[in-house]
Order: sequence, then structure tokens, then C-alpha cells
Amino acid sequence: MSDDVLKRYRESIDNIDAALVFMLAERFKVTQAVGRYKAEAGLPPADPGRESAQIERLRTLARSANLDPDFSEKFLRFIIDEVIRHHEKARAAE
Ligand SMILES: O=C(O)C(=O)C[C@]1(C(=O)O)C=C[C@@H](O)C=C1
Repeated sequence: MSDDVLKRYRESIDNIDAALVFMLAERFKVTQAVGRYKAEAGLPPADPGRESAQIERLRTLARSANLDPDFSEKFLRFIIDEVIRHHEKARAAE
């Protein structure tokens, strides 16, 4: 394909996707440590109060960034659910 406009857009999309992967990798690095800490301290994997605060904060940020708040919430929910699964595994291994 010799469409230079589309090629440039896609280069930018690829850079953004790479940044997302690195950011998610860092986030999961921290949450793995949180999971070990919670397992050792006997804390429950999920903290619904903390999650509600995170979701409200992210929805506000999304609105100010012209991003769909419902999408932002779904995205965070998806990530947190995976983190909770990791925490549960860490607790089972304790
Ligand atoms: O902050 C915590 O307590 C975490 O375990 C991290 C995290 C998150 O991924 O942000 C995951 C699960 C909790 O329910 C709340 C938040």
C-alpha cells in the first residue's frame, strides 16, 4: 500500500500502543508487589472502596480529556479484575 497519510497515522498508533504496553507492564509490576504484600499481611485481594474512588477519578479525568467515561471505567475494571485474579493466586500460594 502506498498511502503515506495512513502510514504516518499508523506509525503514531504503533508508538501509542507501545507506550500503553510499557505503562501496563509497570502497573502490573507494582500490583504484583501489592499482591504479595496483601497476601503476607492477610489483607483481602479486592478493596471495593478504593476501586470506587479510582473509577470516579478516572471518569472525571476522561471527561476532561474528551474520552468516553464509560469506556474508561470498563477499561479500568478489566485491568483491576485481572489484578484481583493475580492477588488471589498470590494469596493461595501463601
Ligand atoms: O490498591 C490496591 O489495594 C490494589 O490491590 C490495587 C488495585 C488496582 O489494580 O488498582 C487492585 C485491586 C483492588 O481492589 C484495588 C486496586
